[in-house]
Formats: sequence, structure tokens, C-alpha cells
Amino acid sequence: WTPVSLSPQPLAGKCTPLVDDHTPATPSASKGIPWTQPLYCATIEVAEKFCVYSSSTFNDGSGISLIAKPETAAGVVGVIQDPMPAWRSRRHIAPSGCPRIKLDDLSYTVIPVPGKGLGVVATRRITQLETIMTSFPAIIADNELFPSDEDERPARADRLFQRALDQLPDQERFLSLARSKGEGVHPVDDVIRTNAFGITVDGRDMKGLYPEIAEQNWGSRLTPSSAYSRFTTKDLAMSVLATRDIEPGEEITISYVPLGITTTQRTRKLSNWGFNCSCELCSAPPEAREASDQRRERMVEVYYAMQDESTSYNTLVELTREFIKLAQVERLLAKVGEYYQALMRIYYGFGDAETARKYGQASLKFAEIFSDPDGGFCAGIRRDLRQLNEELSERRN
Ligand SMILES: C[S@@+](CC[C@H](N)C(=O)[O-])C[C@H]1O[C@@H](n2cnc3c(N)ncnc32)[C@H](O)[C@@H]1O
Repeated sequence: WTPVSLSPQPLAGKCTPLVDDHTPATPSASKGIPWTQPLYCATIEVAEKFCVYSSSTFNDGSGISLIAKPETAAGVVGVIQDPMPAWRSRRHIAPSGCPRIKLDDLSYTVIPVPGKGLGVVATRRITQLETIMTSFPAIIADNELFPSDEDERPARADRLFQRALDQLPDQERFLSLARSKGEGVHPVDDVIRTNAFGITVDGRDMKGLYPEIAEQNWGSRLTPSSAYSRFTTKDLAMSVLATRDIEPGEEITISYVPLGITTTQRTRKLSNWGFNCSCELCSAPPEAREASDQRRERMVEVYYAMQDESTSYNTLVELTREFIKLAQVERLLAKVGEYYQALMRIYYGFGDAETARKYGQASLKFAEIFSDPDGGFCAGIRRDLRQLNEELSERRN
């Protein structure tokens, strides 16, 4: 038996009843059913049945609606009924080693920002890696409900969206968030497409709508945004960390698109949001953008050259130096975990297990800050490190 507060996950999965409309169940903590609102299910055109699961007690009464398959909902029950939920003590959500904040010590305010609607602006100095905010989802919805071709949108999904909204205690807050699609699209669909993050819940790709985080604009200052969002599976929380020191009055921005890509790639991806970007990077002089693009393109070249069979070990060492230098200049701090993981694998491929382990350890350090410490990425690095450690100790013996 594992105390739920330390590890909510064991409650999830098999032991939790799969609640759907064939197995009607009244909310009952003793039966392991934490949902407080009536259940609503619909079979939509794209796939099997999805149901709306809602709890009005989640996150201090802000509530949550989950639009999911019964097996996904069963997977998060442990989080919903955790007797010591993370939302009660947001302080402990900061990654270990990072400065923590108290909820009443907010370092930002939400105000109009020219050309962008509302935005989040620092009210005091925020230090690098400080947790700026932690948010819990108002709605989590399965990705299948949001096909990229909007004409393929399952018509009956709107009923699920409506029910999910009706069962949220704070509907106004949800509906006040930015929308970009307009007429003809259900408001919940629009708010989610404009504001939600891609998250993985119980192995499924979902969209998570985090109201506080949704107030942040996309932005960059010739380098990635000043902040980075980090999802943790075990409590469904999304935290925003400062990737550099942020001065009072500065806007806090996060990245809506993958980091490290070029201007053309960014513009294409940002077009999904349908806004004319007015961030510092988008409005920077063309030479500055080109210089950044060239560095990013060179990083891709170096990455492939490092893995080329014809590359000698000495060249690999030189390329590694160049790659790390470029990542530093571009300030791709949140990507360093991935980069070091790649280096671990490349050096291992070259037969240098000692250096591979060094990069593996560094990779884990960064990955535990910028990604979910309980997620698949960190687990993969730990697995590789175990293998490397075993191999090195066998060699020594
Ligand atoms: C997640 S919301 C951000 C908060 C939003 N500004 C508000 O008023 O609630 C996303 C929307 O903000 C606006 N936005 C975000 N970043 C922007 C930028 N760099 N330039 C212009 N508009 C931006 C766009 O309208 C976009 O669809």
C-alpha cells in the first residue's frame, strides 16, 4: 500500500471502475468515484465514445471537466481524489533546487499589452528558474476532438463541449479567455484551440486548458521566451519557470511552438493562432532574425554531422563544442536536457561510455527541471544511465 499523497498514480488504472453510461454510478468516494457532476457520454463520428467527467471540488472549487474515454478518466482518478492535492500547496510544485514561491507572493499582474490583448507582466524581479505560476486545468479534452482539418470536426463533440462547460463552477472565467476562430465554432472548442497546451494523460494525447497560463502571450527576444511551461503528470499541474532573470515591467511570454526552430517554421506554426505576431523577435531587424536562423540551421547540420559514420572522434569533440556554444548563444536552455541526451547516445555509439555517462547525468539534471520528472523523457534517460553504469562497473571488474 502506498499513501495516495505520495504517489497518486497507483490508484489509477485497473483498480478504478471504468465509469460510463452503461455502468451508471453515483459519485461515491468509497467506490473510488470522485466525479461530483452527472455523467454525460456521446459516441461521436471520429471514434469510440467519449464522456464528460466533472468534479466541482477540484482546485479549491474552480472545478475540472474532463472529456475523455472512460479508461483515460480512470487513469486520473488518483489525482482527483488525492487527499493532499497539489493545488492546496502550490509551493512544492517547483522542481527541486529551484526557488519556490508562495501563492500570495505573486510576481506578475495581468494587464493590456499593446497589440496583443491582455498579457502577463512582471511586478518585481524574477530570478532564473523561479516558478512564476502554477496552474491546474479547468478542462482537459481528448486530442481526437480537435482534428487539424476543422471540416472534419465531429459535430456531436459540441454537445460534449457544452456539457463540460455547463458543469464548470466558474464558466465566466473560462469564457473570458481569448478566442481566435469566431463564428461557427463552439466557444469551448475555440477557447481550447486558442489557449490549451498539449499534454499526455495516462498515455493519451490531450489538450489541457490552464486559465492562468492562457493569459501569457507568445513572445521572444531573439531568443526563446522568458518563461517555460512544464507539465507534471502526477498532479496535472502546469508550472511556468523563468528561463532567465526577468525585470519588473517586462512582459512574461511563453513559447506556443517548439523551441529552436527558424523564422519561417515559426511563422507557419504560429499561423494556427491567426494573429499577427508583434513580439520582439517577429518585429526585429531582418539581419538579427537571419543571424539567429543561421545559427539554428547550423545546429541541425552539426547534429547530423555528429552522427555521421565518417566523423572521427576528434571531429565529434569539436562539433560538440560548437553545438553547445550555438545552443548557449540562442539561449535554448529548456532544450539542453534533450541535447545532452542526444550527446549521451552519440558518445555511446562511438564507444566512449564514460563521456556518454557525463552527458547523461547532465541531461537528467536539466530534464528534471524542464520536463515532468515522472514522465517518459526522464524515465528514458534514467534507464540509459542505469545501463551505462552497469556497463562501466562490469568493465572495471
Ligand atoms: C493564449 S492567448 C494569450 C492571452 C491573450 N492576449 C488575451 O488577451 O487573453 C493567445 C492570443 O493572444 C494573442 N497573442 C499572443 N501572443 C501574441 C503576440 N506575440 N503578438 C500578438 N498577439 C498575440 C493572439 O490573439 C492569440 O490568439
